[in-house]
Amino acid sequence: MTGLLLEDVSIGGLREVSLAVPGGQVVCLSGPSGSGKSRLLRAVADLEPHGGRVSLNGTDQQDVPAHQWRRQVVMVPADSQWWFDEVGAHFPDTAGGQFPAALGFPSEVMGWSVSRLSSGERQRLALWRALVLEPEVLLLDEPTANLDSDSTESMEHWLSGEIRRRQIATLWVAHDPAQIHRVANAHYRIQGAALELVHGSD
Ligand SMILES: Nc1ncnc2c1ncn2[C@@H]1O[C@H](COP(=O)(O)OP(=O)(O)OP(=O)(O)O)[C@@H](O)[C@H]1O
Repeated sequence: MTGLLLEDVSIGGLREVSLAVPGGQVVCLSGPSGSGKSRLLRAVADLEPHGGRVSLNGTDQQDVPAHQWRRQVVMVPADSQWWFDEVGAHFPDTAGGQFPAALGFPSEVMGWSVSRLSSGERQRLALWRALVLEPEVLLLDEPTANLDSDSTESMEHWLSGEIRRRQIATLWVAHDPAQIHRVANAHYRIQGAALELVHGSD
């Protein structure tokens, strides 16, 4: 199939997790704190060893060098990492000119110092930084956790549109049932060691 496929993936307490994420669709993942949502995303990004098979458009993760896999399968962790002093140093030169208004920044943001960014500003910029890499797969770990309700809905709207337009297969960790209802094509909840399908296709 095209898109992201997990077959019998095991990591930490999670056992034999299988799910499919077609291009352009959002599969939400929820579950109690500590149940293994972030670790599962890290396994899909080839950041942690795991059992089972992960493939993208039929190509097995194990057959692709990790750095190459992570150019296509991009994870946005809950606490994004920033390496340089200036925001713009984390983006290709062309990114500033295409900066989406929906993110709510003035055009000078590329010249801002990273240290002045609020947690919500970091989160919004981390999402844009991931999108400019033109990924096939996005792994989003609570991408609106630091945003107020108005910003959350406008980010959701923008992000969902980008995911559809760019046909990105997206695994989105979320807690809020209302958000899951708004963005998800399918929703799985972690129950103990397994995933339970809450709604969407099997
Ligand atoms: N590298 C690791 N080795 C062993 N255990 C780990 C490792 N990383 C995380 N854990 C443990 O695995 C469990 C799942 O962690 P994970 O971060 O995936 O939870 P989560 O479902 O994302 O939780 P939250 O909703 O609180 O972010 C936790 O008990 C955590 O302490």
